Amino acid sequence: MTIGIIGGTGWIGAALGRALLATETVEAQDLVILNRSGPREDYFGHKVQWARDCRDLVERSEVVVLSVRPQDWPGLDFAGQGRLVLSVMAGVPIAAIGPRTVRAIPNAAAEIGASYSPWVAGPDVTRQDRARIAAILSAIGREEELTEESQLDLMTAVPGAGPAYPALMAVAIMRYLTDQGLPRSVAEHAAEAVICDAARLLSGRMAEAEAMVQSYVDYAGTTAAGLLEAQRLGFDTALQEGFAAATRKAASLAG
Ligand SMILES: NC(=O)C1=CN([C@@H]2O[C@H](COP(=O)(O)OP(=O)(O)OC[C@H]3O[C@@H](n4cnc5c(N)ncnc54)[C@H](O)[C@@H]3O)[C@@H](O)[C@H]2O)C=CC1
Ligand SMILES: O=C(O)[C@@H]1CCC=N1
Repeated sequence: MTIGIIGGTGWIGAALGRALLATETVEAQDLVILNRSGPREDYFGHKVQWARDCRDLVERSEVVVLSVRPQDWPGLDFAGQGRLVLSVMAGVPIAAIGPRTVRAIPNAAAEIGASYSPWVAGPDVTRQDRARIAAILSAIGREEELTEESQLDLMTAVPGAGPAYPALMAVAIMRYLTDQGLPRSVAEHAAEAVICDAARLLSGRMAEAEAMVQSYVDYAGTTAAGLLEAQRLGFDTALQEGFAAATRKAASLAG
């Protein structure tokens, strides 16, 4: 299978290109890259094809990945020519791209093969196309087909943000601890313990998240005092409003 990535040196496009090569989902000679800055001799240790423009890339590719920013889409001289298209663009609807399009929303954990990439297929996407898309997205983590394109704005707002909200919480943890006089290095260790290590207790057990919070509240110790005060001051409300603002922004990208 030949795969072309438009935006193949960007954040997501490069993570995907590198993962496709590392997992041997595609051979280097079957990977075609297009970006704005031009060809590079080395693409993650491989010699790949470089396209001159969109038309050249589409002609050389069985599957075309669209990984430019939504604001660059209107200016892109793109015609799918009946190819299977995988778009990771936030907000750009299938109808604007073509009927044999799959829209997926990965996240930055694609860099470490840990993305969650929900996707929705357009009307002309076949069973074989679906299998190809699943294989491509599996290179960067877990994939899941959804039924409604409207669900993708929610996926863009929440899992699409990847590590952003955990990073925000890490910043809050570190600011609190350093404000109390702890060295920055200790604050970093403490934030990592909470955000990266302790959170692994939830891995594969998300159905138990509410029970986990409740168990701390019922314990009635120090954590309960903190959780209840944070909730009283609007911790949950602030996140709900943040997610809603991100969802509105995703919906507005369609223009
Ligand atoms: N960064 C993220 O965490 C996520 C991004 N997305 C979506 O992925 C898409 C790509 O985003 P990023 O990788 O973050 O952006 P980026 O800015 O890092 O990469 C965009 C790439 O597009 C290329 N490009 C732009 N205009 C071009 C043109 N006319 N011809 C050829 N190449 C062109 C640039 O050279 C660059 O390589 C966006 O549509 C975004 O909504 C989706 C989920 C998560
Ligand atoms: O923040 C963004 O706009 C990108 C696109 C979807 C998630 N992250």
